[in-house]
Amino acid sequence: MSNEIAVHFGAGNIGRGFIGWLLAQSGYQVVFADVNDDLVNEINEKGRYQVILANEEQASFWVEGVTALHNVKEERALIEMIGKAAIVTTAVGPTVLPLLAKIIAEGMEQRVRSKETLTVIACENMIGGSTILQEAVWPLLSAEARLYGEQYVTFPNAAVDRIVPNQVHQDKLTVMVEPFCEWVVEMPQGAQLPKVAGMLTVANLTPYIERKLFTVNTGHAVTAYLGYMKEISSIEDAIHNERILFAVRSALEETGALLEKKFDFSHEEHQIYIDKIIERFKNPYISDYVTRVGRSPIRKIGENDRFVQPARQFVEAFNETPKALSQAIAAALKFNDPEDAEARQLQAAILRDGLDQAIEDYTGIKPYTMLFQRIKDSYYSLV
Ligand SMILES: NC(=O)C1=CN([C@@H]2O[C@H](COP(=O)(O)OP(=O)(O)OC[C@H]3O[C@@H](n4cnc5c(N)ncnc54)[C@H](O)[C@@H]3O)[C@@H](O)[C@H]2O)C=CC1
Ligand SMILES: O=P(O)(O)OC[C@H]1O[C@](O)(CO)[C@@H](O)[C@@H]1O
Repeated sequence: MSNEIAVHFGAGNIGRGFIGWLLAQSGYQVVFADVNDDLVNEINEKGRYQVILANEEQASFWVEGVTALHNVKEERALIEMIGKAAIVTTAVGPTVLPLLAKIIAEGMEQRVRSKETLTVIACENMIGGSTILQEAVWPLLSAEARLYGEQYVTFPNAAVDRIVPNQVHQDKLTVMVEPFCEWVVEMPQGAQLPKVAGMLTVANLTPYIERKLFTVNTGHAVTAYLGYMKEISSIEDAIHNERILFAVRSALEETGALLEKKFDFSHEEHQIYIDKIIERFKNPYISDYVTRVGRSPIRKIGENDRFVQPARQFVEAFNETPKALSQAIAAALKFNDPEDAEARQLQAAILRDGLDQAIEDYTGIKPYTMLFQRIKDSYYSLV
């Protein structure tokens, strides 16, 4: 058991329900950092929270001895905490992630005279999150801190998989999570990672992150966007709709064909993986909304994310245009949840600049390609 400090940015669903829980179980003194006053106060008042598993038994666990700091209001204390931590993790969302660079850089400045190692892991739904964070931190460091960083600080990339839906509990800190979870971290060559129970280390993360992002996240997002189009509000109802289920399976067959070819996965094993994931979407103990799972459509139709990245790789691998993924991108382009800032921005761009320009601007797909044409055709034929 460790008795060291773990600073975790983002005391939200994944922060409390997954990463913070594992860190606390591993004996770290967990310090959450967040910008939400209520959350920070509540954590400090109670010092513990409950995690409930979303299954028939609904077993619950207390996560004890946690504290929190406000990123902005308690910046100094947080910098000092990073100065003493063994591990810093994040679950704030890919667009917020680079904003943490300044405070992490200042935390590293505190450590320049020490020989203590620090591991910084971005636990976000994205490829290369920790590297992106490191690239944002590095230019902010003094020469001395860079030297320290090169020797003692690692930013290993990670894949995190656990569905933690919208939370509705009397106690604001209680969090219900699906029983399944997977946290895979790429072990940097020659470096050692702090021990965290339930964290799997691998030499090469690419097969893990691509399998997860292009299956769990692709499938979930297709369910959300097609559900939203059909005015279905819950993920559970959406995935039970036959047409949606067919579209999800079709998209996962396309990404599956790519993953099997690229990573030499066995077809049978990958089919089992897909089936398990669809069962996870159907979990009757999870109440989740299509608007949460579909949130931030601009990010989701970005070049490196769950639709466009596998669609492009599919074209390259098979010299064919993926039909179901094109339809998924078209459905994402139609997501017009008025509560979602990115959805509003995307819809405004389509109205202002036209569909062609919006596809090119947000997906990076060029107009003369078959993929572009197929997304457009799907957009007009999807009802
Ligand atoms: N919820 C889920 O099922 C899964 C989420 N993820 C990923 O985990 C990350 C977090 O997602 P959720 O926990 O669902 O979101 P969430 O919205 O529940 O939590 C995010 C937390 O970050 C905080 N935050 C925002 N800006 C911040 C800042 N500058 N500094 C510190 N904290 C800040 C928010 O106040 C919030 O408490 C995302 O990248 C998501 O893609 C990955 C796998 C599953
Ligand atoms: O968090 P993102 O990237 O917006 O994706 C939405 C959802 O996808 C999942 O990771 C799994 O499909 C969620 O539970 C997650 O919050």
